[in-house]
Amino acid sequence: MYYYEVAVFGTYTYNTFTYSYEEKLAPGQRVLIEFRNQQKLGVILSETNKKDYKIKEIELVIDNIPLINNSHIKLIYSASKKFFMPISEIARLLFPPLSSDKLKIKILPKSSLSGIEKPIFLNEYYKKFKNRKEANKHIKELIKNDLISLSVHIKKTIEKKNNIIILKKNIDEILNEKISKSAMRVINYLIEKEKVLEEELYNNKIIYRGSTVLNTLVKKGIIEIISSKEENNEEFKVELTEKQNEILEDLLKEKESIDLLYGVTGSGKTEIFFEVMEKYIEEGKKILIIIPEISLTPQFLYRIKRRFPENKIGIYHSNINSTERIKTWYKAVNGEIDIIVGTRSAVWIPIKDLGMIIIDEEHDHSLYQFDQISYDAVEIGYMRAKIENIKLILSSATPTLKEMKRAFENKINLYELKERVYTEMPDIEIIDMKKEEKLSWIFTKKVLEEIKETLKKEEKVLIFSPTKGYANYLICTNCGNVLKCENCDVSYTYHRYENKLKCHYCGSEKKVPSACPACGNPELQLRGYGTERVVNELLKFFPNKKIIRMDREIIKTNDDLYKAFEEIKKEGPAIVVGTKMITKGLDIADIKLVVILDSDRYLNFPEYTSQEHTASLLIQVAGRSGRREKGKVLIQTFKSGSPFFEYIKEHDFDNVIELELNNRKKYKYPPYSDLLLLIFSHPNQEQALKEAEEFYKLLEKKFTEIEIMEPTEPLISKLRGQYRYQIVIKGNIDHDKFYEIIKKYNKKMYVYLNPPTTLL
Ligand SMILES: Nc1ncnc2c1ncn2[C@@H]1O[C@H](COP(=O)(O)OP(=O)(O)OP(=O)(O)O)[C@@H](O)[C@H]1O
Ligand SMILES: [Zn+2]
Repeated sequence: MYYYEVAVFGTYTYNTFTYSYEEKLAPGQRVLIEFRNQQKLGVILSETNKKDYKIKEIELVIDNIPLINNSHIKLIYSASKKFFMPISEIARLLFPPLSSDKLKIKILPKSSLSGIEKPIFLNEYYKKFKNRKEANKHIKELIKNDLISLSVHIKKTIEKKNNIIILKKNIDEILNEKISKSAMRVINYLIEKEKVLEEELYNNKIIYRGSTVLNTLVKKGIIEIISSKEENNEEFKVELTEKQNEILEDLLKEKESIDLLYGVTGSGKTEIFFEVMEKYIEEGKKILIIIPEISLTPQFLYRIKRRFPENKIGIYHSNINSTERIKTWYKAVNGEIDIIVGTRSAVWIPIKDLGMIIIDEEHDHSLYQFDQISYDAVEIGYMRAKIENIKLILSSATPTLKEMKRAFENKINLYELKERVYTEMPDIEIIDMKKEEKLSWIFTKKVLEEIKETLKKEEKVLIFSPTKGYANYLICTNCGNVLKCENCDVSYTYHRYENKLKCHYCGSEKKVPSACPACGNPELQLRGYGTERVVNELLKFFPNKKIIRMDREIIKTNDDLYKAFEEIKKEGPAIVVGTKMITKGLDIADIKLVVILDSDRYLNFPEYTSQEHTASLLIQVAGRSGRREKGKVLIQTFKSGSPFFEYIKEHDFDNVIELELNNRKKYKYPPYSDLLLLIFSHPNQEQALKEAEEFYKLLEKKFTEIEIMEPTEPLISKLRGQYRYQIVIKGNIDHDKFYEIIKKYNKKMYVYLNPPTTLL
């Protein structure tokens, strides 16, 4: 007998469990085992010794050969410890989502002697036997005689053709023909882009797979379909500038380094890492690119395909159906894909011959997973780079403080690009809300005039407004003072029902003062408005202009997003009003004016990261202006004259970083110390509080060297019927010690290590 430690998927366990098998197996092989009277799928993490208690036998071995190697197993242990997550669930992340579902395991007959005619699901086959044990015995026998094999079921899908579709006729000719509605959708899409990949039409739901629309259009001579192979020679490659080349050469010097590419918006970062990729691919290495938002994929993918027409490219994100995802996973694991482009979850794919991971827009919050299983994809990238001895490139116009600190301390390499490829950076003007004349409660006169001017020139205006549904804060209408907690340097949150100000970090409370503590003005205003109100206001001043709104309320699907983009791309004057959604992927030539409203809103979030995020957001939004010809940015604020806005005005992110790093150091926040957020939730409020308090007492006993805040109600104190309490911990946490505590504590708790936001 041999003995193995198995991580059992779906059990939320921090331990592995010992199982035996009569044959020698290898770590990384998936197996079916019995766990608490249920059949479960798991993965062998190591071989172990015989135990002096009764050991259950592995029921069936699913993978003939291991699909993950020792480095990946090391990653499982490291990530589990780092983020205090159960080993069972971290192990599961390395495999494609469906494979953890034992119902999806199939028996494939190899010979008619097996007595099995056609592939059958394991669960179905079990029904033919008295019990599972007997069935397994029989199955093992058949496997031994090479009559059947087991496999994770993958649904058959239509083989993808990477065809390119080109519009052949002009619009006047087309309008003379009888065209169906769905065909018109394709044509409209093509008019904008001239040339698209067939896949893109499906992904953006322009047509459905299996539709005959394309054939009809070919017959009418309206479009032409060419296979991407024929297009292969049309590689699109730019000639790098001198500065880009300099960085490229440095990047290529070290094969296994961690590099931060820090360059202003539109400075050509992407073109640089494309070049590095090419060198790695030439050496037979595979590339993993992590991008933040699903919405980026079609544009980004098109760009990659054009740059690497000869190479196999795979896409991996949650909006792609699971069958496609499993296929991509297997291909990547077999080394059949050169470039894998994916969102956060792709960072776990155990790619064969992986040479480099690139994380684009590394500052983006969507790289952090807020779930029962939480992790930071950037940190996982780091771990993989170190464990697998590969290169990691992080890219952003506004890198996180965490990465900048690492760069300053020479822990990673820093490469900077200060200029755009095509044009100058836009002029930024800070508009003082205290002094400027206001023509409405949202807009200053100055802003409205600039909007009018821009529209008159047939150009577009982009207006950024805060998201809805966040905390309100109290601001003095006279001096702009925001009421803040003295202990934590974060603004108080107004709790409407109790009419109180609360600090959700330390729990201190305060009655709403009758006047501003700074200037004595009795008028304190509750702040916060959303895009909808902005649009309503705009309609008063520009009743006949095209106004496009983009926020989560309007844009719910990829299709909505695509349509909004199409609308924005149309020539002519328009005002686009949007939330954070508009900060990314919007590369529209005629956006000449960007207006940022209520920029203080983010700055005043009761959040230690608010300054960093506001700066990043303002710079990214400003980056949408004047991408081809120089543009303009107007920022309305009550805090003009503060160093922060002086830096923003000069596009000086360096100084924002310095300013903010000093703050973090002073108040002992990340990246100078860890911040751990624990959330306890329960349908019964008393119970939720009791659990939080019990855990708090336990921690207080065990840790003296770190700051543990007493349980408080988070901003969202009740979520989906669950009452919530949180504990915030600051300090350099001893991961081994904390891991042991969490391991023993087997009640439900959410654990977030250094989350980009604590407003959960
Ligand atoms: N050397 C070059 N010559 C010509 N065009 C270039 C060059 N480098 C980059 N470009 C083009 O300039 C535009 C911006 O470049 P790129 O997307 O690489 O910048 P970026 O820094 O990644 O931008 P962002 O941060 O805004 O995403 C792209 O259209 C790109 O093809
Ligand atoms: Zn406080």
